[in-house]
Amino acid sequence: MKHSLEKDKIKILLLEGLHQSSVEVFQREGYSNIEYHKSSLVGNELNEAIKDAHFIGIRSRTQLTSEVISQAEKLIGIGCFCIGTNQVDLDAAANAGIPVFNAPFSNTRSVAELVIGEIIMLMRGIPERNAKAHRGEWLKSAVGSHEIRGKTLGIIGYGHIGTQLGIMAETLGMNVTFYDTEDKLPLGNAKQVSKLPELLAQADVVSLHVPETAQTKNMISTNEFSMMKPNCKFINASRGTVVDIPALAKAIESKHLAGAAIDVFPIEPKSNNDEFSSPLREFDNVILSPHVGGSTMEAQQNIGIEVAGKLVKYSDNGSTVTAVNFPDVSLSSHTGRSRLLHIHINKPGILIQINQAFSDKGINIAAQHLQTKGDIGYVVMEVDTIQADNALEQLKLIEGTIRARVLY
Ligand SMILES: NC(=O)c1ccc[n+]([C@@H]2O[C@H](COP(=O)([O-])OP(=O)(O)OC[C@H]3O[C@@H](n4cnc5c(N)ncnc54)[C@H](O)[C@@H]3O)[C@@H](O)[C@H]2O)c1
Ligand SMILES: O=C(O)[C@H](O)COP(=O)(O)O
Repeated sequence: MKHSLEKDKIKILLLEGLHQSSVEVFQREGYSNIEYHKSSLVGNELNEAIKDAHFIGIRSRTQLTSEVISQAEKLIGIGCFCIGTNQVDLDAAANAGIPVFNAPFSNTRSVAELVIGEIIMLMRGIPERNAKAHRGEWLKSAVGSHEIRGKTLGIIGYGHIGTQLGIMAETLGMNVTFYDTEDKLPLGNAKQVSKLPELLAQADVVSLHVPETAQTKNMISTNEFSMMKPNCKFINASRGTVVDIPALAKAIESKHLAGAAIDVFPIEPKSNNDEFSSPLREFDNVILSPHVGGSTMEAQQNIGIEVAGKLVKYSDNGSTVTAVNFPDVSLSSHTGRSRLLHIHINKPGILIQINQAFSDKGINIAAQHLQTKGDIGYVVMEVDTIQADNALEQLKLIEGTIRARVLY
């Protein structure tokens, strides 16, 4: 397939040490202009690297703010090689005509497995015993140690991870209660409660699996900790902003909570060379992990293939299936004709303008599809290749055009 830009001129910027599987997908599909970085970039370094990139691949650390996106004049697509997309200003990307893709399921299992392990460790008081043993202390005692069988796990956010965690916990004999803002089909014997305090009052272990949104910011704070049962264990492997960390530190210090496992933090070190600061560092009964819930070789390999595949597909044929901020268009590959992709402000009259302009220039439209989402409209058209360049020129003149490109 020939693009308006040759494939070797299409710059793919990959940050945060993406799995090699992503590079292999791009190379296999003919994309050789790949700039690969092991860590995240910030400030001028990021602006410099992104300014001539056509695609960027990141994980959860790189912040693609509206300012950064506005520097990226050539950017066609963004791939979040993870689940969360809160690190990208999705509206700014959409308004610039840039679809954002992610891997909504590929690390679900990894997170759920880690949380299961943490539930068992916390219920047995292992973090504290482990820390003491490292210091030469011997804490052999059953006090505060419990089987998880028959205990209640309270899951906040019953989505992909929450449901998988619930099923695994049930197979280990736990009772599962969940709270979600949406009505969800309970899997297994799980029970949904309608109010968060109801869950907090019942659970022996509370585990958070909500996205970062304005509504989830500090959703677990002093009040919520006080509603948890004495000796409750608390787990957060969702996003750092969801928990008020000083309030958690107080709940641990006062021994109201018997332990916690925290994988995500409001401020995380930018690289493995930077120091990790947190008031939780002083507590032996808190498991601290460096945002590795989804960091398994299996998950990273699958994510690399999945998200690189979505970016390649968008580049090669215009498909935006599962884009999180964009009209969702599923397209087969095209042969014998050229395909035009037109991204515009979603307002009345765009199709009429396009059809009129093409008619005036004698350009025959062989196929046409329009999909809209929010402020963005996306038209895909096919024309005879001999008329493709002229058609692209006409599209660029349409009032309300954000971006247009042609696939020959
Ligand atoms: N630690 C890690 O490495 C890691 C790995 C993967 C995902 N995550 C985080 O976990 C989050 C959850 O992942 P997922 O795949 O299960 O997402 P998901 O979208 O499938 O599920 C999220 C659930 O939370 C619910 N929800 C949203 N707002 C809520 C609120 N205010 N109160 C209660 N419920 C609410 C939603 O309705 C949904 O059911 C992701 O957004 C990501 O930030 C972290
Ligand atoms: O959103 C996610 O999938 C997780 O937070 C994992 O992010 P990471 O790829 O930066 O580890």
